[in-house]
Amino acid sequence: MSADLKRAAAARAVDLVQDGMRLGIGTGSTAAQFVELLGARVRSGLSVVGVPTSEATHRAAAAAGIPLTTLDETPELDLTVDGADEIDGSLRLIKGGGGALLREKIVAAASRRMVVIADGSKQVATLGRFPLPIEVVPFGLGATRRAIAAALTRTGCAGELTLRTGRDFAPFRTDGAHLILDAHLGRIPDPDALAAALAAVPGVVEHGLFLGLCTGAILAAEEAGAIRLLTLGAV
Ligand SMILES: O=C(CO)[C@H](O)[C@H](O)COP(=O)(O)O
Repeated sequence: MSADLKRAAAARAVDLVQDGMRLGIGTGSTAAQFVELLGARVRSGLSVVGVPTSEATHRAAAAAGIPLTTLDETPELDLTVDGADEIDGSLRLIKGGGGALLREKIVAAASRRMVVIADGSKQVATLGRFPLPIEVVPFGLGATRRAIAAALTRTGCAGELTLRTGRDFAPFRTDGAHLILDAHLGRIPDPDALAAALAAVPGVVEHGLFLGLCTGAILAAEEAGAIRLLTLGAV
């Protein structure tokens, strides 16, 4: 059912795409459904260009026949469609479960609209149940980690910081060859304060709090055996 929910949200997002649009294309299993459905529309004659938010999405979008560009060639986008790990009632997000947060944030910030597609389980009252990804440069990891821990404490957060590893148990590397520390916080009482504190730590490249970027969301939930789509913000 989860895959059906993701596909339903993705299908509704494809309806938002108009001829000639410049798109940001997200990363993750829900965004992958969007890529598949968008590819089918392109093959039927829809004209768009897309900026992928990861190498994985680049490969999938190219395979689906979606014309691709870069933010160097196309620095302003009309619409980004991406998944999320958490979304609250104010359209604040945690992203980066797939490790693509840096490119995802750059692309979202270059877009006039960012619409999140997700299954309803991603909606939360308070951000923080999902571990917050913090992308860091490998140099100085120990010192950066201490500074992040201090920033967490100062902003009322508590929890473990773990270095993300891949399937081979080696440290996970992002598309930019950085590392990810996942902050297991449970709840984030003041996301704005935390975002500012993390951004001020040398060695932090980016963090997974997306604040003021998401303009709308399409959430798919199961209700009495049927799929119901809930929209938040402007969709
Ligand atoms: O932020 C992301 C990748 O960095 C994804 O959008 C997020 O992890 C959601 O993924 P999924 O749709 O597979 O649940």
